[in-house]
Amino acid sequence: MAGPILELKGIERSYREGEGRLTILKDAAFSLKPGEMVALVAPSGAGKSTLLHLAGLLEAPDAGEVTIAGRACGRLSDDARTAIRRNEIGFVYQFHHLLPEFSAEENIMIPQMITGMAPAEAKQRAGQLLDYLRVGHRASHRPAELSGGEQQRVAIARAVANAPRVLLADEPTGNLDPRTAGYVFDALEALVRQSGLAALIATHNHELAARMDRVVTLDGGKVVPWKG
Ligand SMILES: Nc1ncnc2c1ncn2[C@@H]1O[C@H](COP(=O)(O)OP(=O)(O)OP(=O)(O)O)[C@@H](O)[C@H]1O
Repeated sequence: MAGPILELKGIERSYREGEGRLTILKDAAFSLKPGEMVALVAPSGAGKSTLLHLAGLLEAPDAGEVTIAGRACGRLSDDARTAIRRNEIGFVYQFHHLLPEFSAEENIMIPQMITGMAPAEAKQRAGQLLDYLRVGHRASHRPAELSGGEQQRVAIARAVANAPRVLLADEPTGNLDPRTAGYVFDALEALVRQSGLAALIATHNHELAARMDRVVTLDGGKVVPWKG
């Protein structure tokens, strides 16, 4: 059986709160297998974004280890961590975070060109992803000219542009009306399933969570199965 593509062990994370510390994660562990889609459902403030930021190497834990594709990331140089983040991980946020002055297509080309891909190749892949996500006809439009659902589909395309092995999504449909959320989630799920990506998706939407392979929550600073 294949080992996990993402593994968190013994994770501790607290933030300063007045004179003391607010503990968010305490000896937390989580692992994600290649191709697995997992929902993270927990109340506001429970630490979902914190867990995703740690898993995506955007923040470092106070203690514990994050291992991605078999590489323990704690003691890596900043450059090595950045390379793993660029090559192995895709992020989707609640708000699209697309660069406003660039077109949809350019937003997807940029991360590819940062990793050294030739513009023509990056453009071709951007076009394929936009077509797959049914926003190909909006390729030359800037984010402000797109609907919320279109913006999120472009953000999803950007997240997978470098063919990462892990997709981390923080309420990717949280800003959309229920119908659009359903369409965008359908597109996200199809892309993840088709590409064999592993995905950890924080959501407040229990209906969407139920479609994933597993649902976890945060309890007492630990990641535990959701018993909903
Ligand atoms: N940089 C920070 N400094 C201090 N406190 C923080 C910081 N980041 C997060 N927190 C606190 O940690 C707790 C968990 O935050 P987090 O954003 O991970 O929760 P969440 O489950 O994603 O919430 P939501 O569903 O509202 O997005 C919150 O109480 C938050 O205020």
